[in-house]
Amino acid sequence: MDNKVLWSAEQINIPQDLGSIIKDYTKKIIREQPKDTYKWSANYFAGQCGLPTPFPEGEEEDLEETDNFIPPLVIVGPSGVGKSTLVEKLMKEYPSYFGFSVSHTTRAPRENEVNGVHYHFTDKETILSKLNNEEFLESAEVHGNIYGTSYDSVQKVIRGGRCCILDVDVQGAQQIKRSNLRPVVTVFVRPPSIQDLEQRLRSRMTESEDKIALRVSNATKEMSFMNDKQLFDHVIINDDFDRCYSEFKNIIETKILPKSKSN
Ligand SMILES: Nc1ncnc2c1ncn2[C@@H]1O[C@H](COP(=O)(O)OP(=O)(O)OP(=O)(O)O)[C@@H](O)[C@H]1O
Repeated sequence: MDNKVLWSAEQINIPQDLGSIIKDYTKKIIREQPKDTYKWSANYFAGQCGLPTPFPEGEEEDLEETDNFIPPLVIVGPSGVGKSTLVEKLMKEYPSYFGFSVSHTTRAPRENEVNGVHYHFTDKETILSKLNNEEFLESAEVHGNIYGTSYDSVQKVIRGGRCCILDVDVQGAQQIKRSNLRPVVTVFVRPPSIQDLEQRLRSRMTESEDKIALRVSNATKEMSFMNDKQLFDHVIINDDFDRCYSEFKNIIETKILPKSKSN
């Protein structure tokens, strides 16, 4: 532990009204949602005991607080709704503004997949130890394999001066929202109706009827979260593609690009 903290801990006299301090601490930590809970708490309790702040603000360079921080874009929506089509068009229009993080996975590489490019191919033990060390922003188990996005891989994209696009499911978005990475911009893309989505999946001709049925049933579950205002900053309807793209682009230009390369 940091010497400064040990030094502070030795000098704390337990105040009389501990209950009200704990109440105040709980209220403030929920309201402020500090990025580093440990440092924030140490500062809070030192302040309560009249001790010097062990971690004064602005002492360290913090990626999220520098001018270089470009909010990642978290895009969510049922399979077949048109997320990839929207992102592809955006990346064509702004070729050097966006990037994807490289995920970790325990699944075996397929032919032509390159380690560190398509995925970081990792064994189960390593990935579990990284999960335990809270190195992942989000993770999921799919068909017996673990997949995860590390903070490090997202920060590499941010440090490269790009907006990191995270195409994830509802659970992934929930984990990202609970993580220390912020701000992020979350967009839910919804179909005009479940029937439209089914039609779109069928005309994409990439899925069997069984898979289409599964995707449609998952879509209903995913859409039950779309009005959660804590989770999604924006909900857009992919009805007419050009109209939807222009709404999507407007969100990106106003919420993401002004903080990065457009100014
Ligand atoms: N507004 C639209 N109207 C009609 N078809 C559309 C529209 N937007 C996208 N599509 C088509 O719908 C199909 C699914 O789109 P896309 O592959 O981008 O979905 P996705 O959300 O990325 O799916 P997945 O999550 O499975 O990768 C594609 O064939 C695409 O051309």
